Amino acid sequence: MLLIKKIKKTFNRTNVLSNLTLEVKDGELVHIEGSNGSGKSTLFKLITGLLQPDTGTITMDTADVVGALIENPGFLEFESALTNLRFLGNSNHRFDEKRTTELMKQFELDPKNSQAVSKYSIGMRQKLGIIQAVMENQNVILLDEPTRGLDTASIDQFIELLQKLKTENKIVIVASHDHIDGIHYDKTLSLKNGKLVE
Ligand SMILES: Nc1ncnc2c1ncn2[C@@H]1O[C@H](COP(=O)(O)OP(=O)(O)OP(=O)(O)O)[C@@H](O)[C@H]1O
Repeated sequence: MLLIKKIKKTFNRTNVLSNLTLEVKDGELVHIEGSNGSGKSTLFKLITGLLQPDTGTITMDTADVVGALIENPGFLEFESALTNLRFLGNSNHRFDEKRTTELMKQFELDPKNSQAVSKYSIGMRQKLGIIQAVMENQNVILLDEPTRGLDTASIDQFIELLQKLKTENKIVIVASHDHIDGIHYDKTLSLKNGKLVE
């Protein structure tokens, strides 16, 4: 379970998150909707530990591993997709070649493609960003604007992935500024004035 209790985050006296509370149970798929600048990325950075809250607490189970797609993920531009994913997975000692190549095939990326990532389209890079967030069997998954740049077939592949993650009992939080057709969330919350409202 992920439990966020009364967190506050201020940047240069601007209050971005104030008294934000959220509880997500294992197997829940949650949508956080919010306009540009409402604080979605900030919330995700706090959950991953990239940022620290001014006050409040974020707790999860000790064995939980967070996977995240936040903003534009960085890659080794002159290496292939699989080399990049292997590099990221090996850095955490959690690389699972079988799961990773299956995910690539599910998103119609060829694991044998030796083309450098610098030559990839925006949508192809986005798919790599999604894959790296789930390929290590992470169980708290944060996806910021995951369908950005994806065509309709790829969005369908993404929806299939969300269904699979649910059967694996993962916590998944999708942040986006708009509604994505075809995704059935357990809960949709709006991020407004630093708080989550139903
Ligand atoms: N490191 C930082 N220093 C100062 N201000 C910041 C920092 N990070 C974010 N902010 C500010 O916090 C607010 C929320 O930003 P954030 O990126 O979390 O919004 P968002 O909801 O993810 O927006 P978008 O949908 O445009 O990606 C913005 O006003 C932004 O300028």
